[in-house]
Amino acid sequence: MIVANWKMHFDAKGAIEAGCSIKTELSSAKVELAVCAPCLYLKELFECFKDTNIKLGAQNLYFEDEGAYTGEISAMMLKSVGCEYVIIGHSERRQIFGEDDELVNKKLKSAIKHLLVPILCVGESLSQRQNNETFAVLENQLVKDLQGIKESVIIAYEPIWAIGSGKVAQPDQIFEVHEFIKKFIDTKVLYGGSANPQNALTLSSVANVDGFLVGGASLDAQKFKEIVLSFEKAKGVA
Ligand SMILES: O=C[C@H](O)COP(=O)(O)O
Repeated sequence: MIVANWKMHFDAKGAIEAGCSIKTELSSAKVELAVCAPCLYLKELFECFKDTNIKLGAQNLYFEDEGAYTGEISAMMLKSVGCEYVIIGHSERRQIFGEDDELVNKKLKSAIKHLLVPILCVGESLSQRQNNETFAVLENQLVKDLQGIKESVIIAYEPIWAIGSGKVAQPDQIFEVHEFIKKFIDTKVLYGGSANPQNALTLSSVANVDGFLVGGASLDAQKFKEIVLSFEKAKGVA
């Protein structure tokens, strides 16, 4: 599975153009694809992706269904515009917006209640890796974030130091972390962090990489397509 995370990019015209380009380039892809777009553009993108294999996702939600929560968007709302996936606990939300594991857990439960498939992001900072704390950090996140949750949640391993930095994690680093996560929960584990057309084949060749969560390179349909094609080639689904 390959997921685009557009983050806070594109105006309305740009988003629809990017969605249309992805549809043109990738409507015959064999792997599962999802585009997690800014909420404003979801409804129009749903129309664009309808009758294709490209699914729609959001980048965040609030855990209550509705109420006096100015500026927030709920799982119920996302579902009503055709979302099937939602990213939860991205490190940018944890670091910039102060989301803690308790909030992430509530968000995951709300997504599941409304039949959205959550993509839970976990990962360590550079200093945590340098202090050999990677596995302790991941275990702490997984235990707290997934408390009381048995339903299927997709996990994205996103080392914070690799996000948007051009510093991609090494295959052996990814392999051992994905192995650790899969011992904790039997589910798909995606890798995220500077995945691009140049490194996609190498990263895809890591046996327990089940896909990617792609930020920057997903803004360009050609680059996104190259990542998808490399993944299909490495996994023998081309
Ligand atoms: O959600 C995506 C990740 O944060 C990776 O972003 P990036 O591909 O721009 O490094």
